[in-house]
Amino acid sequence: MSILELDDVNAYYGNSHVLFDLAMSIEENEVVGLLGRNGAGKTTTLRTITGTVPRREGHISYRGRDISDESVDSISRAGIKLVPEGRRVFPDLTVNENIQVARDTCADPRPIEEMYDAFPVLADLRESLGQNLSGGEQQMLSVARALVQDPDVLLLDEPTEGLAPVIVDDLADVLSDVVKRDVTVILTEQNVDFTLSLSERAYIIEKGSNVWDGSVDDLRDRDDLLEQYLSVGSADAD
Ligand SMILES: Nc1ncnc2c1ncn2[C@@H]1O[C@H](COP(=O)(O)OP(=O)(O)OP(=O)(O)O)[C@@H](O)[C@H]1O
Repeated sequence: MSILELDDVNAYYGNSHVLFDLAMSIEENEVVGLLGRNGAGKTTTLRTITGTVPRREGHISYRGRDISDESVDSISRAGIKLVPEGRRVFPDLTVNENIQVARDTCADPRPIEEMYDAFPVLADLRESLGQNLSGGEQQMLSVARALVQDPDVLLLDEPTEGLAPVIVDDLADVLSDVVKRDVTVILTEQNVDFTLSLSERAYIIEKGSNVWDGSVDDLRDRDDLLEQYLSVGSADAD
């Protein structure tokens, strides 16, 4: 059974129809990339899964339970955690305090030292204030804050946004260890290389609809898709 299933989901902002019959099926411990251009509906898909944007038609089920009408809190408590775009950390709290605050909101958190094992950079910075971290370090802290809550499903929204290429490589290295853990990951990105390096499978979304899904190995060879929907050629995606 899939861990997460979206069945012909339609979502709207007010009267503006944004997701059209979106269907996805995610297996436990898979790492799945959601690719698409600006405004394609990637963030809205994640927000719909977490209940922040209510779906109007269709169903979302998690471990076979229909969560379509559940509250944001209930979906979060069930184990689906979103790391939103924009690296939200508390600027006036230290790294350690940032992780501790996230732990405190959760009934059965992971040990804080596990986060420092996963993100050695953060271990060295544990007494530094959030506001003094680089963009890449803040992104690692955002992911650590979600992971310490021991999610079943981790939703990462554009983790590379605004990061310099060399930092993106560092983040990919660290996340490649993180995604090997006992966690299902859905990653939205415009950075195709980053997504292909971390994911096993991908969905391409265009104007709120699925236009393709398949293995990342297949996608690497699909110049036509990369050009049509993602504006890159396979030479860029190796
Ligand atoms: N709060 C909102 N109110 C109204 N429309 C919105 C809102 N947020 C997003 N939209 C619109 O919904 C559509 C999908 O946006 P979404 O942010 O999901 O795309 P995206 O694929 O994540 O894009 P990006 O890569 O630029 O973040 C876009 O047309 C966008 O303008």
